[in-house]
Amino acid sequence: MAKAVIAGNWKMHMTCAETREFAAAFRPLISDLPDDRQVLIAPPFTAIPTLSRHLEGTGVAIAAQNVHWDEKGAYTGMVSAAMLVEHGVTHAIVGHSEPRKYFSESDEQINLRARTAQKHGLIPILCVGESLDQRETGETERVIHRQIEQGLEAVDPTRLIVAYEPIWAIGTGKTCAADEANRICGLIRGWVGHKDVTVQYGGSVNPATIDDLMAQSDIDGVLVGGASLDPASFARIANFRVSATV
Ligand SMILES: O=C(CO)COP(=O)(O)O
Repeated sequence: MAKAVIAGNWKMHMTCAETREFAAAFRPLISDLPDDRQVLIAPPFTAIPTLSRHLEGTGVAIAAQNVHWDEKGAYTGMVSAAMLVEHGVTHAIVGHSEPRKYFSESDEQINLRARTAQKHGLIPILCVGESLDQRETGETERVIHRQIEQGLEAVDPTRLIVAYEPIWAIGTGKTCAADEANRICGLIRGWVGHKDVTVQYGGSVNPATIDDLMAQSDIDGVLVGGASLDPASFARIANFRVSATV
């Protein structure tokens, strides 16, 4: 059985000083994690060295929030895969709905990012998900299918995580109902075409919803925004309880 993957995406939060405080509080709370799960945190680029130093020995892996598709060059403000690997980063989020929206990232660019990440040994975490409008007009499945098909062209499905993040659930406090999240994660698994691919759910995951989400058959982990900024909340999520009936 592959490990569950519990990932935190800090977005544009956390200075280095705040990162040190987080790590000091978080460390003791995850000292007894069962070994059926992997914890990842994606801090801002500037906090990567601080976080990896202060969580050394805990088993928590470090992810990047994005990665450029080219090896190097005149791309002001961007960070390459080799630069991330040099800092011990093992995973890279690609295709999050925020850069899709604010920086007009296309499926083609996202695909190139995922391919470059894999070329450098990073595991891409491809985010997919529909807007409220798309859900209400019955386009959810078509939109996600397209994001998967275009985003994963020539990507190795054995070194990949896909995160289902419905846009309407991100930062809104409206976690998608666990059975519906499970249904979409199951569809994603089929579209990826590799039954062992890790499929996460993301969108307002919190300590109150985590156990129910992780009890679902097709949800292999979560991608957590807001609740990953608080050491106690994120530790409770990482320490999710597996229900006895599952
Ligand atoms: O976008 C997300 C993680 O990538 C989810 O964010 P929230 O958990 O704050 O809804």
